[in-house]
Amino acid sequence: MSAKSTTQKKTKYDDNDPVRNFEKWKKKYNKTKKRVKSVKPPPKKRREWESEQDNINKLVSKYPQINHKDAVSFADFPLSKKTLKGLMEAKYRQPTEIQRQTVGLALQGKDVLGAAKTGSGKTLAFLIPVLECLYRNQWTALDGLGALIISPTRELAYQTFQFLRKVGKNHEFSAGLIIGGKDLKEEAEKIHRTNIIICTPGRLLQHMDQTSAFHVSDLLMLVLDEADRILDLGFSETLNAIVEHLPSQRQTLLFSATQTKSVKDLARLSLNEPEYVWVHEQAKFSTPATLEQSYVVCELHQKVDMLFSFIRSHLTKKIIVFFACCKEVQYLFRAFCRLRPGISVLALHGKQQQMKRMEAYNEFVGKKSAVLFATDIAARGLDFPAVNWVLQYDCPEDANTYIHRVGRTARYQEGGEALLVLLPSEEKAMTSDLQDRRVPITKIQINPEKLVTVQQKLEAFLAQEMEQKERAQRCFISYLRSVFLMKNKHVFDVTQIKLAEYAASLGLAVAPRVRFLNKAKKHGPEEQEEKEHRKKGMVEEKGESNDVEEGSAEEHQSEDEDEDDETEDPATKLKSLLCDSDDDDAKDEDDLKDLDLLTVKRKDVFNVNNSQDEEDSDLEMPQSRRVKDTKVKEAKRAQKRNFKVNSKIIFKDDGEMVQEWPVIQRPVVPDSQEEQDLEEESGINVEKARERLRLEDQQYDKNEYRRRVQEKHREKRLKDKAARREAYKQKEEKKKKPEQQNAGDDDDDDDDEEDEAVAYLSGADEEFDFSALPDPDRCRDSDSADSDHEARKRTASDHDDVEPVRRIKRPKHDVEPDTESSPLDTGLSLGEDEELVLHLLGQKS
Ligand SMILES: Nc1ncnc2c1ncn2[C@@H]1O[C@H](COP(=O)(O)OP(=O)(O)OP(=O)(O)O)[C@@H](O)[C@H]1O
Repeated sequence: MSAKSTTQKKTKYDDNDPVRNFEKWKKKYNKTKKRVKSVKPPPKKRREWESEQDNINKLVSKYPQINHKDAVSFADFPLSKKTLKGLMEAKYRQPTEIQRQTVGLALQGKDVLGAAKTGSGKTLAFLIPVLECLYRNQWTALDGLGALIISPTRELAYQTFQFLRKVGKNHEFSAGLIIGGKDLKEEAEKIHRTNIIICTPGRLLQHMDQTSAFHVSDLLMLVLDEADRILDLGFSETLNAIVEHLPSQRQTLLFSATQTKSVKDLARLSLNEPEYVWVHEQAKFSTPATLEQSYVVCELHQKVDMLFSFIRSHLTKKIIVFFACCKEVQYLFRAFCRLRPGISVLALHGKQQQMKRMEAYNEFVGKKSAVLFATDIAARGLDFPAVNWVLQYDCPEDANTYIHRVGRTARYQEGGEALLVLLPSEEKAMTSDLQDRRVPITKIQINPEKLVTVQQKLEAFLAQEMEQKERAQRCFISYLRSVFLMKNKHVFDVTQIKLAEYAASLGLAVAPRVRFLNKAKKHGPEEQEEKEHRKKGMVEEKGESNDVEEGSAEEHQSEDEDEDDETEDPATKLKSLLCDSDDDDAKDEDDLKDLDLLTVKRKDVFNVNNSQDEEDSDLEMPQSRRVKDTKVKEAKRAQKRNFKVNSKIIFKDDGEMVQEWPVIQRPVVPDSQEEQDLEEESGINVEKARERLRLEDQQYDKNEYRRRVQEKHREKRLKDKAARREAYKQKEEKKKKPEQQNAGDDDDDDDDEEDEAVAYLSGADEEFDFSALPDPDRCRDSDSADSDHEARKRTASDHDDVEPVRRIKRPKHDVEPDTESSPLDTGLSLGEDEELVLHLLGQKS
């Protein structure tokens, strides 16, 4: 057939003149060419990063025209689609006043100092600029740290982190929560790939000093949440050290409900022409309008009864009760749990383990009605939903602390109530301080008829439980100490406290001895205050940046306790260890030691040592010497007190008493009846007794030797076991490595699910699309050919170019696929197989 057609074609062309033929062909060719030319080529598809860059340019070009007065909704700000989407999904449509006034300024790259009442939305006011800043710079995992948010407490950092996950879930940045109480190594492995870090100061500094892969040189933005707290005395040294590491070319945002105006503080941050935004500066009151505030005057010994009665009459409410110190919370929490008030009682303080802290925090967030006993670690920033009451059981150290404490209720357009309990000696000065700070508070009376007495019950508990009694004693001492160390002596006067009555109200029959009170009584409050002023003068003269006025003694006290691992420098820590750790409850018995600890932590603000020189000379002593002295002194003291070595006696089932410690040598060679009889008749046979003792010793030595050998073997077995476990762990890690290379950042997701504290913004888990993050290893490969920074960002952000990272869910236990899927051939018949299976199942159950 093909032969036929060729012949036909040939004939067709052969029929014509070749020149004509060519002309014809040429005409046709030109026509086709023209037609092809007229068709426009399809426009070249723009790559994703290019259109992203266009969007960014468009947004940035709108920045100069931002006018916060026109901004009714978030969409009126030039924000990225990803941020807007996140806001809409979290149901944030209209900005609050502080957000309206600060977001625009922050977008324009200005340093901002923002202040607004509690619960007015300051968190979002800095989170939006953080997200936008990194977006604008097309930040990727490879760029490392871009924004740093510092919070004073772990709980607040955790809360901000959750907030960021919510509104930033459409962005591809990684975010890490770096707080104390977690494995440093684990954090160190991930920190260098983290774009946004939310942290507490101490932990951050630890990483800055110890994690070699952690670089902060590219940081674009620094945020201090609760800025006045972070800038005050408690954190001053840590913050100074942190700021030293940071690049000076960065944007800084500071937010708080009680913003610092101290120029000295701000100078430490090298702010660049900061914009001050005081939203409620002209407002009539400095607390939320929806908050009802009142106070009662109550004797110290009536406070426990008052608290119990208050809780009993608010069983369906959510209440936070603030105390002056951890030990008060520890004792009263347990006491109230045993009193069974009819509502869940929870505790949150700095002496709890991290897990317990998180547990209490989360439990209180989720409860509809509960009472949370807390120290001032819960005073700032925490956004517990629907809190009805804030009860300040102990007077706050100053009006600022008062404002933050009451701010845990009546948040964002909600209502709330606050009750302050004052001692008669505190009333005048405190209420006048509050008035000066524009806090509307009215006095109310306690109805004595409604007061339920719990003293007898507490006494009964203490009689039953030695441990609880010790807690009560520590609570007693700690409270007095906190009052003694308060800065504002117009409000706090420890000499006014009636010790016996107070002790009795805690259930204690006798008031524990509080030696430092003698000193306080000797000097009197005025003298103490004078000394404090002198000391302050000295500090200022020295040019130190510790602004005593901004720093708050009580806050320091509780926060020093709460954040002890986060605020102190190593030298102070060592010193405090030498002077006895506050952590060790048993050491509280000696209140002088505690006093030592506190004077060191607070630089002896009351000069209780009575001499500057003494303290200095002590500090100058070589550390080893100090250790020796302390131990020797300790030993001598113990000797003086005539301490005896503890003995441990156990009772066997048959009632026999056996002394386990110290070990006593027992007769191991039983006497024969004959010998015993003989001895009874004729007195001691010395020869025989000697022989018996020799045998006895021999046998004892033998037994002892055997015991030691057995112990050695046991130790060896345990060591081998540990080594095997270690080897297995390493093997497992090696196995995981190739998987990590494949899974890239997905691995973080898995960790995230297990470990919230080192969690990263992640996508595969319900909230954040982390899977969109480019695989850093792949990006690095593709980047190596392209050294240009711009191109590097392009590669990382252009997801079309990067193979999507797939989330690989590893099974919890490695299962051999073959053994699981292939049927086992038993060589039996089906019926016999069934019988065998049933038999095996029967055995298992
Ligand atoms: N634009 C908004 N629209 C609706 N709700 C908002 C908005 N901004 C913030 N909120 C809500 O207001 C509450 C308080 O916000 P936030 O914790 O940021 O207050 P704050 O000013 O930081 O308080 P504090 O001074 O106590 O730290 C939160 O529950 C938050 O979800």
